[in-house]
Amino acid sequence: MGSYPVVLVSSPPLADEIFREHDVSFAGKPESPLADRLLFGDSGFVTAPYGEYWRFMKKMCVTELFSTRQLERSRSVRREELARFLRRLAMKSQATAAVDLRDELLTLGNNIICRMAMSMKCSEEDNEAKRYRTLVNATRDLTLKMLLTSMLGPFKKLGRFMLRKQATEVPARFDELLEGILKKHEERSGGGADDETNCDDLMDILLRVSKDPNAEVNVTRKNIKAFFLDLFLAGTGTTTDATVWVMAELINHPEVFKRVRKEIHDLIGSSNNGRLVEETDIPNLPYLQAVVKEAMRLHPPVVVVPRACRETCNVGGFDIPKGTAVAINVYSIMRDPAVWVNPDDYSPERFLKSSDDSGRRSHHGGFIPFGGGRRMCVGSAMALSVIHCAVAAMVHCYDWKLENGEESVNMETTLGFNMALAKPLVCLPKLVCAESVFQSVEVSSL
Ligand code: HEM
Repeated sequence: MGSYPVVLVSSPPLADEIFREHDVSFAGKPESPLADRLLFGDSGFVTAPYGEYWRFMKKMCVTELFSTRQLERSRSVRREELARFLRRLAMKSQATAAVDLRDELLTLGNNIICRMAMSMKCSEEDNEAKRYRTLVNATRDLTLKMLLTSMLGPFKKLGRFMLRKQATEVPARFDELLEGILKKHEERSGGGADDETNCDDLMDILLRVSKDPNAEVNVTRKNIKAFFLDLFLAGTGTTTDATVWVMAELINHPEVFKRVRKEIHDLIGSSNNGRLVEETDIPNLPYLQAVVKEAMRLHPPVVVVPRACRETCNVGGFDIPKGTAVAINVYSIMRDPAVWVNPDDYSPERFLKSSDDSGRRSHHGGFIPFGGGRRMCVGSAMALSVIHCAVAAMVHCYDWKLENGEESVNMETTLGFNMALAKPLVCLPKLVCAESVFQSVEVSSL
């Protein structure tokens, strides 16, 4: 890749071997090819080397944000945000106005993460959600450009020079935003961030750790900002893109759409006398789950998982020297004909246990949209809750037509870190359920 040697792993059994047998050896992250690591230098979590700092932050994520107990506690936040999202769609439906689905879903995802991790709401009035959205998009755009620039060999200095304005402005804007949130948290806890009683979110906890000279790990203010930025960058775009892909496939396959709606009606009642789908309903909606899995298999938001080999080891008969960068090719693995029958076909049925023609030759490996091993995505459970509930609610409450009058969605993809639709999915939602389904959900004022 550019001037960096990388071993590309496209075979399901070899990826499986890396994630299971050599998990610790491959728990490293490659040196970033971006010369001056974007934004907060090398203080981040996603790119942190496997070691004490990464283990501590992982523990924080697992216990304070994404544990089953914490996810149950924050369920009402996600339900409220989903109802708010459905209300915004209802207004569009009333006005026969078009919706850019990605924008609306990004607002939903940003609001959920802001509220869960920082007890902060993005106000619709002052366009805070839009500010986040713009910044997250600008950061992703800049990161991609810098990565491409780093591959230009002798011209990379020129490329960097051309990006210098953007590379100064975007980090400064994010820094300002996160510094403001940190200050609010400090004011709330009396300036010292050391009042246990006020400790109600992850940002409070990390601020306390950063001020504790006896803390098990040294966490700096820069680390905290980098960590929250990582959560945004790793969590919002991916979840949004995955949901957009599920909806694009459903619009292109009306018979599948109808079957998902029927499954929902059978479980929670028809559109007129039903209620809003709950996270606890998901285990009882197997076809919906299959539909989400199939869209994630065909269109994984993260197409390549970057890892680094921490010690020389042998994988599938190949010696991989210590320090080698490894790219696990999620896209190819999830379309490998050795694992999947007609791998390029859309067939949610392949994920149904009862299916005669399972559409899947092997149940070992081959489905890795969240990576694997100890560096597997920490937000996968939450992402799946949000995707399932958002899709179920959109199918239950609305009919969907494309704004341009076309019958099917153009499935061309973008080149970037995340696999996304090249053209925005702009739709006309038509309300088909009683508004009480989502209006009855109590929504706190912003
Ligand atoms: C559909 C949605 C998502 C997809 C497809 C996805 C995918 C991934 C993948 C492939 C990785 C790399 C795993 C590996 O190296 O094996 C990853 C890592 C990560 N993801 Fe996600 N992710 C999603 C949602 C989220 C959410 C909602 C969050 C948090 C709010 C999140 C936070 C992270 C973090 C912090 C890491 C780094 C973990 C580490 O290095 O230990 N992701 N994700």
